[in-house]
Parts: sequence; structure tokens; C-alpha cells
Amino acid sequence: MAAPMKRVVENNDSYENSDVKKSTIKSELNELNNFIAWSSKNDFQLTDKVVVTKEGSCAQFGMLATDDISKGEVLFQIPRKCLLTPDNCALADCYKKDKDLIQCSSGWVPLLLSLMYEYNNPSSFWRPYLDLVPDFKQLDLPMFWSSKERDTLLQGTGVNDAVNTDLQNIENEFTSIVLPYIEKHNDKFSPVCKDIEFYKKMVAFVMSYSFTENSSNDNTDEIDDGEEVKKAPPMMVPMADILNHVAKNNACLNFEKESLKMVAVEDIKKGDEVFNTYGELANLHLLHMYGFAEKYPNNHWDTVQVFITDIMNASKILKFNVDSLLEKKQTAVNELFGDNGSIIINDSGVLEEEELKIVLKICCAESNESLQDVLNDEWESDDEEEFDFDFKVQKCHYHGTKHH
Ligand SMILES: C[S@@+](CC[C@H](N)C(=O)[O-])C[C@H]1O[C@@H](n2cnc3c(N)ncnc32)[C@H](O)[C@@H]1O
Repeated sequence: MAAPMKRVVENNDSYENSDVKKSTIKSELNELNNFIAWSSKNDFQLTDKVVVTKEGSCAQFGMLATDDISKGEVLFQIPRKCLLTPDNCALADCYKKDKDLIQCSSGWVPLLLSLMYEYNNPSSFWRPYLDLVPDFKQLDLPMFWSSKERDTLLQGTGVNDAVNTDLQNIENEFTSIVLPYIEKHNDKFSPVCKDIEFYKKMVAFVMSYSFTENSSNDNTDEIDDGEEVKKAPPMMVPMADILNHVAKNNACLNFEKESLKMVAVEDIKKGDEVFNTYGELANLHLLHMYGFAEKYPNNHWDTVQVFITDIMNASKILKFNVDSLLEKKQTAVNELFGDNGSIIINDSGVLEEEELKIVLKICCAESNESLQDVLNDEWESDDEEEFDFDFKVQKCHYHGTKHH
């Protein structure tokens, strides 16, 4: 987690060309010691049964047990005043006055502005934390890959589309909200904050290191299946974000009134890595937001998204469809499932069996049948046996990522 130099850049050089600190083991150790001393001064109550280290961790820094830990033990706490949030940061009053100027659909802009300010402030309260954050060149998220790499390596995963949407949204929010705000407060922000490349690194930092508290409710509304749900804004949680993730985690973060607590959810043996959970995330989401995927079959949350268009195209190749009817059938499935309709498969099988059945019925339809007849057609049990929906992710998980 070697950090680029946190200094106020006095010229307008692009972030990529600016001077960055060359990390050494010695400077990393200093930064780690400073961070541990800061956390101790701020009452993190880190148990002496764990250590923050690169040795034995699955990815850069991580947390290892130096003694046996029992399920239920608290490993450390983070007092709420130490969370890096727009409400806690040095510009909190400014944001309150400018609330309307920093409204955004992602809900990320206030935290990103706070981070950009604190990151470039030599006397930030979070200096020891920010000195330990990763060298942004190591944040190997797909949003930093070339579009050619994304097109070839991520084909069929859905990650490429998600990244393209992200990049578009990042650019829109940067030009319409962030840049005007920074220009309004030129005296507060370092010139590097006007560089979209620097902004993207901060977005990647938030994407792969932040947490959200589900009960938070002061953000934009999202429509989910016709119901309004509140999107919680992200926050930076020092120490908790050092833990790596696996689906079979042995610790998790509890949000309490005065502090956040990392608690063992399993017995953890001396020498084992302490793993948090970043959520019930399929490999495609891990890859999209965190730049890694778990090896098969470790991720029991894994799912595969099969686009209905691809099923239609495959049916053509497999010749149980008639070329001349394909367009008509494609229109029918688009009307039923939308242009980007998909079927989700997890390790216990197809989640939307009914939808898949409909798509397959349409694929197999003959020219003289109306759509209604096709949909009403009750497949004989013999027919159903021909379609084994119980295929496993094993046959479908994707290969070819840079990470695993
Ligand atoms: C919240 S940080 C965890 C701390 C990080 N290891 C460090 O040294 O800063 C999340 C990042 O850690 C890495 N990571 C976490 N869990 C991982 C895993 N199981 N396998 C590989 N990399 C992982 C990924 O790079 C991810 O973007």
C-alpha cells in the first residue's frame, strides 16, 4: 500500500506526470507504524491477537491472527469520529452551505470532494490513514484497462458494459458538478483536483475501499421493482478497509451507535488471515469493483448472467431455430424481457426457470404459431426432460480475466 506523495501540487502538470514517491519497505513500515499509533491514540482498541501485515496476506496488506480467536471476539473498533465522511471532514460546513451544488445521482460526489481535499492536505486528521492507502497505480480495476483489453477479456461477462456506464457517469459528474465546485473553491483544493485522471483514481479508491451503512438514508432514491429504496452514501472506514474479502469470511463489520466493530464470525486459528465480507458478491461484481475474482468453487455467491440475445443467437447456431424467424422471435423476447434481458444462474441452478422456459419455447416455435399459442403451450413432461436446467456454474464460469 505504498502511497503517492500527498503534497499540494503547485503547477498544472497532469497527475500522471506528477512526482510520485518511490515506495520502499522502510517507508511502508514507517507509514504502517504511524497508522497503528494514530489508531491507538484514537481508541481503535486493536486486539493484540492480530497484526496488519503484507506477509501471509492474500493481497498486499491484510490482517493475520497471531493467536487463536473465538467467534464473537471484537478485533477492533472504529469510533465514528474517525470515519472519513463528508459530515466529519474539514469541509463539512462548506458542504452544508453548498448542499444543492453537490447533489448527484451517484451519491458519491460529497465523499470524493472530501477525499480529494483531505488527501492533499498535509495536516489532515486522516493523514496517517491516507499515507497508507494504495499506490493508485496498483488499483488494477477494469476501468483502468484499455478498451481493447476489456472487449477481449471481459466478453460476455457484463462487466464491460458496467465499466462503460461508470466511465460515462464519472465524466458527467466531474464536468457538471465536481469541476465547477472546485473552481468556486479554488483556494481550498489543490490544482491536481481539476485533473479527471486524479478524480478517477479517487473514484477507484472509493469503489474498492469504501463501506456503506444500510441504515443511512439521506441520499437519492432508487427504484427497485417499483419500490423506492434509499441508497446509502459511501464512507471510508480506516482499519476495516485493510481486511481482504472472501465469500467464506470469518469476520464482519457491525455498525453500532458510537463505533463500528470488526467481530469474528467464526473461530479463527493462529496464523490464519482475517477476512471481512464486502457483500454477497458474484465474481463479476468483485472484478468490476475490486479487480479480483475468487477461484472456482470458492465463491458460493457467484452467478452467471446469460443474455437472452445470446441464447437466441446460440439457438441459431445450434440449428434448433430457423434463420428467417429469428428477427421476429428476437422482437418477441425483447418485448417480454427488454433489450438487455438476461437469465441468472447460480451454483444451485437457473434462478429464473420460468423465464428461460419462455425463451426456449419461443426459440423452438414454428412459423405458423402465434406468440400466445407458443406461451400457452404446456410442454409434455417428456419434453421438459430434454431441458436440464440443473446445470452448474462449473460449466459456465468465465475464464480469461487478468486476475484468476
Ligand atoms: C479494501 S482493500 C483491502 C486491502 C488491500 N489488500 C490493501 O493492501 O490495501 C480491497 C482490495 O484488496 C484486494 N483484495 C481483497 N480481497 C482479495 C482477495 N480475496 N483476492 C485478491 N485480492 C483481494 C483487491 O485489490 C481489492 O481491490
